[in-house]
Amino acid sequence: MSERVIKPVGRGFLFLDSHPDGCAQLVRDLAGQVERRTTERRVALVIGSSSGYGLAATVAGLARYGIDGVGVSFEKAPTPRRTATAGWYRTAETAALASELGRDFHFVNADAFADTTKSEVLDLIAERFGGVDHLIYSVAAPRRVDPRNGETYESALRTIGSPYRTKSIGFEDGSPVLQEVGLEAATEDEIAQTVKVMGGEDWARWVSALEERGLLKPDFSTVALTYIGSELTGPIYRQGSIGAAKADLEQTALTLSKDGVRALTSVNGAAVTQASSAIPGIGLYVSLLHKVLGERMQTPMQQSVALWDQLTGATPLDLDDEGRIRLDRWELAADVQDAVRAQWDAATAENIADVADAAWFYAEVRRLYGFDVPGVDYDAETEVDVEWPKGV
Ligand SMILES: NC(=O)c1ccc[n+]([C@@H]2O[C@H](COP(=O)([O-])OP(=O)(O)OC[C@H]3O[C@@H](n4cnc5c(N)ncnc54)[C@H](O)[C@@H]3O)[C@@H](O)[C@H]2O)c1
Repeated sequence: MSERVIKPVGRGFLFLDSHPDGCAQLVRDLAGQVERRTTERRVALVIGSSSGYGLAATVAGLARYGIDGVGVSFEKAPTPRRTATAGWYRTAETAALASELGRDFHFVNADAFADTTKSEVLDLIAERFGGVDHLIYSVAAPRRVDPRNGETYESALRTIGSPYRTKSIGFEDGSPVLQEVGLEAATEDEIAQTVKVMGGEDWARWVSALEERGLLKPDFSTVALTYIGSELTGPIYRQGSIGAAKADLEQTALTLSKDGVRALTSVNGAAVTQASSAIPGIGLYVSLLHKVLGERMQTPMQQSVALWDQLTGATPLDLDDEGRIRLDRWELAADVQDAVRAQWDAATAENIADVADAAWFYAEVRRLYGFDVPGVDYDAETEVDVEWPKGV
């Protein structure tokens, strides 16, 4: 047991410690946004369940439809010097929530890319549930070790073709500063490695592993998350190396779909997450988007509820011409994009605090670590040695 006062210490958008109570409160706040509905018992496997969209999908599934199942994520335990990662604390609270809701939901802390993790998770599914109805794949990782050839692949955030300079937002002592960031063009090898990390190969391996073990329930469906985004972020994201990986993921959906497997990608809107705040220019773009949309900006939880409603058939699938579920229509609406572009062009070092919703973005980044959460006493000592949830 170790009680400490935890303060946000770090550089840029990265903090060294996370606040257990803030992380727990955020999970409760997510659950509080969900209106309960009933359906027949469903079993879900969520890969990337501790953070961002995967966490929202897990909590939405639990609180709206009372799903059972397994969540997989890769988080760090507390050490004598540092707290656990935020995802560790959020997972502990999600498990508490699941148990209060009377659900049979398990959390595995392991590398999703490893075959050993797949075996462990599949054993658990076979033993507890006999199969799964849904697999949600929401991993965002900087690297992947392929257990089948021992290679380590690194994902690169680079352009394809020519280098590019973008405006971006940073913070100095909590005040926003407008910066310019240069992005190099990726080499062929960097593009290929990014596709290995964030493309569809590992998703496909999960689906085949479930299929080989006979763990796909009738009407099984699987969704992997993808992003399109604005013209403003196009050179960095969709037309960049990460965009090549997303195109591969979307292509994988088409090859995975067959009798007994409905594989889809879901295009989600921009959100502040640990993964997205690492991408140059995205912070500024999201801050402007929030300035333009305010409360009309669809949260990860609103999108996840919509995703579950579509997966359960409560509402029809909202697919585009390429067969992707669209949860980002609010973001890419022409009037919204026009307004964001005008603000983007107008942003200067002097007016950045007004033109962009910089204060909101800054608080959102801190909330990723459990700071700036209303109702939490940050001067009080808090227990940092929280255990990873035990199986039920
Ligand atoms: N954030 C956005 O704006 C946005 C928009 C649309 C789509 N998406 C997509 O959503 C998905 C999730 O991204 P996010 O922004 O929610 O990221 P995130 O950083 O909030 O979450 C990533 C999750 O992946 C898990 N993870 C990372 N490496 C792992 C590993 N080796 N094994 C097991 N789990 C691992 C983490 O533990 C965490 O649960 C990605 O496919 C991303 O492209 C994000």
